[in-house]
Amino acid sequence: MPEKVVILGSTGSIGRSTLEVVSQHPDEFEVVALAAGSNVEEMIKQAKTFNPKMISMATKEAAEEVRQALNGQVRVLYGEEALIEVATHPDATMVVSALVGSRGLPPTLAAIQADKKIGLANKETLVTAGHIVTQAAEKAGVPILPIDSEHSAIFQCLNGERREDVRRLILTASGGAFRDWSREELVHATPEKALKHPNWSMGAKVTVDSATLMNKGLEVIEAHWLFGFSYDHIDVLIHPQSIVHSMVEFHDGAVMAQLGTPDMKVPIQYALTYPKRLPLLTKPLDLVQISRLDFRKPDLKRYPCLQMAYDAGRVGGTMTAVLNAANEVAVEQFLAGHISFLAIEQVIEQALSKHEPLANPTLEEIEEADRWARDFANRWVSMSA
Ligand SMILES: NC(=O)C1=CN([C@@H]2O[C@H](COP(=O)(O)OP(=O)(O)OC[C@H]3O[C@@H](n4cnc5c(N)ncnc54)[C@H](OP(=O)(O)O)[C@@H]3O)[C@@H](O)[C@H]2O)C=CC1
Ligand SMILES: CC(=O)[C@@H](O)[C@H](O)COP(=O)(O)O
Ligand SMILES: [Mn+2]
Repeated sequence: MPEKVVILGSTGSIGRSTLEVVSQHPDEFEVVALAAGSNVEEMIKQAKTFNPKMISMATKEAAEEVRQALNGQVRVLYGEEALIEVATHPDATMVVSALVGSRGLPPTLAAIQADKKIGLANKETLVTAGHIVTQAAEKAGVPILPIDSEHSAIFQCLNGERREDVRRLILTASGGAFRDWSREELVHATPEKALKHPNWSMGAKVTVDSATLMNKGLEVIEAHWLFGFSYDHIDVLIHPQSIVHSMVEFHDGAVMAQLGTPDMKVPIQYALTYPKRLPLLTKPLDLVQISRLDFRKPDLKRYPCLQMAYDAGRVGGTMTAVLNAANEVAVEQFLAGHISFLAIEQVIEQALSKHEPLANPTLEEIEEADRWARDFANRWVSMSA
């Protein structure tokens, strides 16, 4: 039986890579439904190639364009409710959660509650509402299979191991576009330069997060929820080559690592076919050509976003939703040219310092904290302009 897949965010970087994996194994997968924002042209192309039964776009106009191009033969919906409908399509067995931002939370949660397996790229879902999402998955008995490369690596390293034998998780970080820039040089960091990731080709938001190291901060929180280790047992190392995707250290001193060329098709396929491993057309790892692998500790003073993520994670409750939402606004404003690169960390720091966190929040309380943080961050930006 083929895996019947829904892709939330099919026109994005992860979405397109997922469809490449699907194309390599047409007998293994069937595309049931696709969801995206405003990229009408790409969605029409995908729909003609993969024949989904349902499509969702962000707006009525985008949906109408797609519907017309497909001669009205596919059900094309729009808006937030449509995302839920797509994510819970009765024919689907697996949902790839690859929207960007906390807008991924409601459809991912709905998919879990509708008993779908989840391939999770959208880390903001777990950062925003980790306890609710993991409890829902436990209750429904559905797995959350990590797509994020570091978490896929850790998931593979933990395979067959006993939790109590683990000393710590070690997430690797490339250091992003500004890895070798001083704080003084960062004053002149532009969106154009921030978008040049040294090793990965990804969407704009995660690429900027990589440059601030907020991506690693979000991933520390993601690892906490996925694998259940406390923040004292999750470390980060800068590894400029992005070949070791992450590691697990055990109490006997053994360290397991997962290595590979930086290609998201590998963790995507692993999540889609787990526990099977199918062949995949990707560049083989040539360690002789790479010849060296470097590691160093991140300087938390140079990368305050990573420190803020650890601190917010330790506080817990609504604090991580605020961290995430303030970061989303700050990155958007930076990309729009409204604030400087270094103002990103200031916006987040201010939002965190003003927020009064609630412990063990409900979904509504989390949504309220998310709204409050967006509002706060947008006001901060307009006042600083
Ligand atoms: N790219 C990567 O290699 C990795 C990404 N991730 C995570 O995966 C997630 C996706 O990242 P990435 O693929 O890079 O992001 P992209 O920006 O490339 O893609 C985002 C997707 O979300 C869709 N989208 C945006 N706004 C809306 C909206 N309002 N309604 C519906 N859909 C919307 C976009 O649609 P459209 O383009 O049509 O507007 C697009 O399909 C993020 O959480 C990221 O952190 C994790 C590890 C690696
Ligand atoms: C490919 C992937 O998983 C990204 O999240 C990646 O980790 C970004 O790279 P860095 O955050 O290490 O720069
Ligand atoms: Mn990652």
